[in-house]
Amino acid sequence: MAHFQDVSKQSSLHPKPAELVSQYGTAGFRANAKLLDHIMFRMGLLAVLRSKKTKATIGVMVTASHNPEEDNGVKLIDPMGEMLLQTWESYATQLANAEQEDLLTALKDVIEKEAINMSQEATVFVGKDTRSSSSSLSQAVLDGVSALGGHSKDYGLVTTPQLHYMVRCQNTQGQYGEATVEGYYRKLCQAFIQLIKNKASNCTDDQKHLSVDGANGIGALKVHEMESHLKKELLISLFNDGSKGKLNYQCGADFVKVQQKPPTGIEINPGERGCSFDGDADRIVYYYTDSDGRFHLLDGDKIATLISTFLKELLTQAGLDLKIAVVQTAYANGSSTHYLENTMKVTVRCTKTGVKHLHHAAQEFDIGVYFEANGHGTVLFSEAAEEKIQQLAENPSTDDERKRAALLLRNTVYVINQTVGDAISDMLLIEAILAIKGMTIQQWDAMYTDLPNRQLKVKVSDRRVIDTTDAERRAVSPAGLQEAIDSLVKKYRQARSFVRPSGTEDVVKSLR
Ligand SMILES: CC(=O)N[C@H]1[C@@H](OP(=O)(O)O)O[C@H](CO)[C@@H](O)[C@@H]1O
Ligand SMILES: [Mg+2]
Repeated sequence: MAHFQDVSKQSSLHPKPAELVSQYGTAGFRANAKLLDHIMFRMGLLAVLRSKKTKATIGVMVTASHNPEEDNGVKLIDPMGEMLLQTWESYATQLANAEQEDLLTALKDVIEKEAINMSQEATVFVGKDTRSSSSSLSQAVLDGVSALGGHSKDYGLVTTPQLHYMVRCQNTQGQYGEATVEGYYRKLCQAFIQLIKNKASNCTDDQKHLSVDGANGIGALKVHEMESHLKKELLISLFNDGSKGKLNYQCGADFVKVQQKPPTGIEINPGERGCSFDGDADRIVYYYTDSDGRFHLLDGDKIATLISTFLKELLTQAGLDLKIAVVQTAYANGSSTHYLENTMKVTVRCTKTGVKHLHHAAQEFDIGVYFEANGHGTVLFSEAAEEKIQQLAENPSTDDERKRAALLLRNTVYVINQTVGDAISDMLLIEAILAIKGMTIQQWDAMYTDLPNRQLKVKVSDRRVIDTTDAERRAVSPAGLQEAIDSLVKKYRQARSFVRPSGTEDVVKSLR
């Protein structure tokens, strides 16, 4: 077939460095940008196959999120805007590692195993972050798509969650929204403005201020683009907007979470709210400094608590019987889990690190709130839950209090990007909740007190020797490791610690 000749010819322009072995990890491939050109081209090919298989548009995002500027990466997006189906991750790894002369065989192997009809049309949406390497790497993806005869649409600079959103809009024929960046701002900001109309009477205009650390990345550009849609209902001061600083360097959500200190380059007065995005704007954490100069971090666990409390209250007011659950990972602060289970009385689930795992667990409930402690998360509403909310909001015989709650729930659904964690969407939701509840960031922080914790990264010669179980909370190999951890942990009250290999960096991570 003509396409295969094109693939052979074109792939030699995107050669694989000899002996390089890569793996589709927690969130796709990540490495130094110099090692990725062949992977990008091949992910373009794979996206075409995935599109033919699903008879839907597939997304490919070029980004390395919170990693340093020198790195880059790529992740594939499935039809409903979720992460690539896990069984396809191994195809991605096989294609990435095939030697030049074996590439066609590897490709044909996927086609055969998945019984792909090669005459089916294919469409791939491509997006990229602001890294200097992203332009040429996203071109390599586009080359891969066209080599296999697929159609592509290049969205250029977008946040990761924006591209996820576009894919879902496209595959729902616009039901989820319009597949444009403008359409995204319109949907989210309209919902935000509707929500804000219900703000508490004690909520003053001062509380409209929010400082945003854009991590010198794509999120900064997009917040700036969105601002006019907010109609001055949220007044954003943007820092680390990429005009001078380096991406993720001493700033951004990962820096703030791991270091537990404010990003450089931001100015906020004591008591005022600040938040940080990561390099592709799918994570957000909040913080403030108190009058004694002490820094307080409100991470993904605090965000999940705020959102689930808000939703639970609305469900009660609306008289809707929907089951709500919170999904966390081993990194969750024990104090948050305790509060959610014992005070809030919501079901809590723990999964492995990586949004794909949390997302699937959250899908099992009417309303699934999932957040990694690092601020990556969103809320999923089942189809039935959305329908019940919609019916109640539209039913003329619903009494006033229930109607108000139903309308708030409906706009909450609209402001949320259900495809994946989204810093912009999460920020709008959090800002709306604080205004509606008339709550300051200090009051939010006081919902529960975090247990002290530290994250550590260690470089080892081969991180794969560590194998874990029980949602990564226990190490099964190497022998003796877990026993050593246990004997240290048992010296302290309410203590916990674990070790796991990272899926995005060549390090071993631990939390205690
Ligand atoms: C401790 C931590 O923050 N881990 C992050 C990080 O994965 P690692 O496998 O830990 O490198 O990157 C993932 C993708 O952004 C994110 O989902 C995950 O939570
Ligand atoms: Mg990210």
